[in-house]
Amino acid sequence: MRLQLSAPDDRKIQKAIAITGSKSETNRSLLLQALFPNIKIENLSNSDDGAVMQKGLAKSTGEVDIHHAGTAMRFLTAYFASQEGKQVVLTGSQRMQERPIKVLVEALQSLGADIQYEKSAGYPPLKITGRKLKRSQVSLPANISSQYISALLLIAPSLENGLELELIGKITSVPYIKMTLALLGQIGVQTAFEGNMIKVCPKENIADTTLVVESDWSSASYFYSITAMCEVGTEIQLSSYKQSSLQGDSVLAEIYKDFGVETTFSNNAILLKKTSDVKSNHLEYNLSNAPDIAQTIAVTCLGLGIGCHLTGLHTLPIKETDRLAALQTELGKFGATVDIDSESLTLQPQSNLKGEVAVDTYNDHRMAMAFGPLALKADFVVNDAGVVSKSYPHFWNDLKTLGFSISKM
Ligand SMILES: O=C(O)C1=C[C@@H](OP(=O)(O)O)[C@@H](O)[C@H](O)C1
Ligand SMILES: C=C(OP(=O)(O)O)C(=O)O
Repeated sequence: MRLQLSAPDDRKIQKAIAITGSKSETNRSLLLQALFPNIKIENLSNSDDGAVMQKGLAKSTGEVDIHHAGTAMRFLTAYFASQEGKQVVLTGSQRMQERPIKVLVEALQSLGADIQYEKSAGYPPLKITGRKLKRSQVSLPANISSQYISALLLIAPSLENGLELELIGKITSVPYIKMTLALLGQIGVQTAFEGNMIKVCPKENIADTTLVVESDWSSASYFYSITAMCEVGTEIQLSSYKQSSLQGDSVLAEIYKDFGVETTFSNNAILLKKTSDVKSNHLEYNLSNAPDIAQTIAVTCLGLGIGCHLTGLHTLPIKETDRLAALQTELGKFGATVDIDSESLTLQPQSNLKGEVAVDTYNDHRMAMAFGPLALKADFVVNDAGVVSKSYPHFWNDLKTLGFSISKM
């Protein structure tokens, strides 16, 4: 699907949008529910990634295809490895078969798991024959993806002796690890995270518990970007959010103050208000705790004609696409000067955007969604715009609700 995007007639938007549950919280909660069926979940994500996780958990044999969903790939690897009597081939999209999983496979193997590579060593697809995992101590590198750590933590309470993890090297995407531990806490599992050690106690049964998933903060980022690019006086309300979030991307409320966007929390909603113009012509952020909002911030800066230096982006090359390379190419189509290295991106201030651009999306939902708000500054085309369904199937409809003109080509 190719979409032609144009700005709303009124750049002082006053609208409310309801966003569904966080895909990160959803996929964790679903796995915990598979281990402890007396868990109930509210406000599930309606994303493709949530759907493939649910489908995957329902299977015991045969092929399980999780498409592009990194969390489903990593969490289900740990799940199936620990389930005696289940045997699956866990696979995904072409890109998923290029996203590394060796660190997790080796950690699980050292706990006693039977996992074999079906094609290339270190990458999906994996043939997993579930077993009772008897060992309870493992060390693993923590600087590649926090999802490997969360995967182990999620199955940890179901292991005979729980789990003790030693994290080696600099720990990346830490809030996602804390989210996993917080959800374990909500179902009554005891955990401790001190320095580079994490301990999870075993738990056979839990009390009946309802996990209420907060809406997705990464999805909210696109509305922060829109608010930042709109006129002072713009107000966009998003539900359902809370001030004490488990999601690291809630740092948006702080970061977007620099762009003149104030956030107020009330009645399970946030109100984003454009209260002033952007305060600087160059901004710097280390996003190692919030890698999924890097694309959003880079595009906001382009739209506002300011420069930025974003660091802590070492995980971006192994996500849905190489996001650093993709950003350089696509920002460049609008005339921007962008330098990248293995962990950072620098954008020079750019006052006029080039016209007649078609943005490519590389099977990456966040490439499509991060560029969407830029229609406030220039008309352009988005190729393969349906990719948004990975995390936010209603994204383009919600932009229409805000008054954007969006037509199929
Ligand atoms: O655990 C999670 O839910 C996630 C962790 C992050 O991945 P990395 O730890 O690989 O950076 C993030 O980018 C991803 O979208 C979701
Ligand atoms: C990186 C992402 O997802 P995953 O790693 O779960 O595929 C994302 O949603 O930005």
